[in-house]
Amino acid sequence: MSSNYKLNHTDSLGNGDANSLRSNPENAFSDLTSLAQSEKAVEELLIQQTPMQASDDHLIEFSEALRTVAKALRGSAEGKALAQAEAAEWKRRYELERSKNLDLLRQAPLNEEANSMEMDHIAKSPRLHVPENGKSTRYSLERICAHEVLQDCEPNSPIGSNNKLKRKASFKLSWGCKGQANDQHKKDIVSFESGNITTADRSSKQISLTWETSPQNVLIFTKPKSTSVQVLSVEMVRWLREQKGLNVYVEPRVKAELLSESSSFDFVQTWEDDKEISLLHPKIDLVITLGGDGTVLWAASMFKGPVPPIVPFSMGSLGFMTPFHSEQYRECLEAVLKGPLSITLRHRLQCHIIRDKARHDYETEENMLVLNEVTIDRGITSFLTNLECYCDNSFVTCVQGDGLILSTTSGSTAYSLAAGGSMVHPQVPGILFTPICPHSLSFRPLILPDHVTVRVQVPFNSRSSAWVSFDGKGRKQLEAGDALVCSMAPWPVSTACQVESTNDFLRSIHDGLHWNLRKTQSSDGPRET
Ligand SMILES: NC(=O)c1ccc[n+]([C@@H]2O[C@H](COP(=O)([O-])OP(=O)(O)OC[C@H]3O[C@@H](n4cnc5c(N)ncnc54)[C@H](O)[C@@H]3O)[C@@H](O)[C@H]2O)c1
Ligand SMILES: Nc1ncnc2c1ncn2[C@@H]1O[C@H](COP(=O)(O)OP(=O)(O)OP(=O)(O)O)[C@@H](O)[C@H]1O
Repeated sequence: MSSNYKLNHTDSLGNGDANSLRSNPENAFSDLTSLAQSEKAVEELLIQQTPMQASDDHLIEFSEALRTVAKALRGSAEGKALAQAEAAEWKRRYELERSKNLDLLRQAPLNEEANSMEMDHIAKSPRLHVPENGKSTRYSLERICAHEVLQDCEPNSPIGSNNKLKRKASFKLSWGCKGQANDQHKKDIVSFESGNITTADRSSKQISLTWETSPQNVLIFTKPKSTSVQVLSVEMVRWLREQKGLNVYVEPRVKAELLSESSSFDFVQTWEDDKEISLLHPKIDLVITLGGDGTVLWAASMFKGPVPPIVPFSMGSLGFMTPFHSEQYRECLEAVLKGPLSITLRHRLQCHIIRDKARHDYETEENMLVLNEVTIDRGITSFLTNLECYCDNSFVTCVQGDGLILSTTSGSTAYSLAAGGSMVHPQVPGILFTPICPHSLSFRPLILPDHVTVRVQVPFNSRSSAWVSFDGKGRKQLEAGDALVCSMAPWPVSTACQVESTNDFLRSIHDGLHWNLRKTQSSDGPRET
């Protein structure tokens, strides 16, 4: 049984449904039909004109080019049809709500007494549902905004045409997360009194974790091939067992290292089969990492769902996510095990590849979760990447350059920073959209809100394929027509803070990057008079 803990502030995280991107619109459009016909005509033409001689390379090339064009045209018509269907659906809903609202207003009695009673009633019931402008229907169809009509005039003033001007529309805002039909990830983010919007909650609040029962099972990840890490892990495992009476889990490699040190380490638990890793989360109360940021990334990658709190000890050269000093591990761990502890809730991105050749939804690849970033680049080819990017089905841009980084805010100090992206506090929810060496003068990096779904597609006319990597690992090729879909994952990684998240973040950019280090100008010189 793992221990329980309580967070005094929780964040709201969305969950995207990438598959729904492929869903067809209900309405069939005539241009799709005509395209299908013209595609068929091209096919027929090709059959007639297919060279009988295999040596006729030019004709073969030409016929392949025509097929590619036909495929691309079909893709764009499908996209258009999807957008039109979505627009039509919003228009339909808007008209429906508008006519309902007009009906209610027409029924309003003209005399003052009746009017005030009616208005009192109306104020309590939602009237006009404002559609989620620009939002995809893939999201929860719950409205985010419902207007109510309020009587907001002087109590004794006569009801007349002037009063219409004094009416104030009130509204209600509620928060619906992507693809969430239930209330699990719901949270009120704003309060509203008489039409005034006030933010009620901010996800970048400092979060602290309090143990409700003491942690008992600790999992340690260590950077491989490091003598200093190996020496510390031997010492720490012994201390956790003998002084704290904890159950210790390590990776199979580390168990072998410990046993080679002494057979007394046979109490240490591990796993043999990679499949057992998926069962770790229910058992583990706390994760300790000994290494650099790469070890924290490695530890997070072991958890494909929820992640236990991580206590990262710095044994690398940089350490943006590793605030604890290994020399003081006993004091640090005493404090962490006792609690409460400040944590940085680090968002992760979930990434999903959709293959053009996949004909069925079940032919999808495993979701990948990244703590730093997902990179789509040109790999070893010397060709320019050509990536079409969409945000919630709105076209963003076409990346022509070395590639694109979709980064979390935790990853903002890693590859994205090297590519010119901003550094962002890790608890700011958002997705960084950072190009790598774009071949244009005006391509500035973007920061997108956390609720969006980004789709990056290799167009059919691309000269080369692209390559995706997840936190710098697990490269996969994207062929023409393939797409990467990326959105905020519902499972963040909580890392323990040395002080608190803002202090730790600022310390890491000062110490790690020497951010804005400059000699202070001396006061000895001319002054403003
Ligand atoms: N040009 C670049 O800056 C560049 C190129 C490739 C990869 N990377 C980064 O390396 C990461 C993989 O790290 P690794 O340790 O497994 O590989 P690695 O051993 O090659 O180390 C890469 C470096 O990036 C640092 N780093 C990792 N995450 C960081 C973060 N969130 N903030 C600041 N620095 C961070 C590490 O401390 C390390 O010094 C990737 O996720 C990517 O962000 C950076
Ligand atoms: N338990 C592990 N098993 C396998 N590989 C690991 C493990 N922990 C870390 N790594 C890999 O080892 C590499 C180096 O790790 P890490 O970044 O932690 O150390 P470092 O390079 O010394 O740190 P820094 O870059 O700050 O100097 C990374 O690529 C990481 O993915």
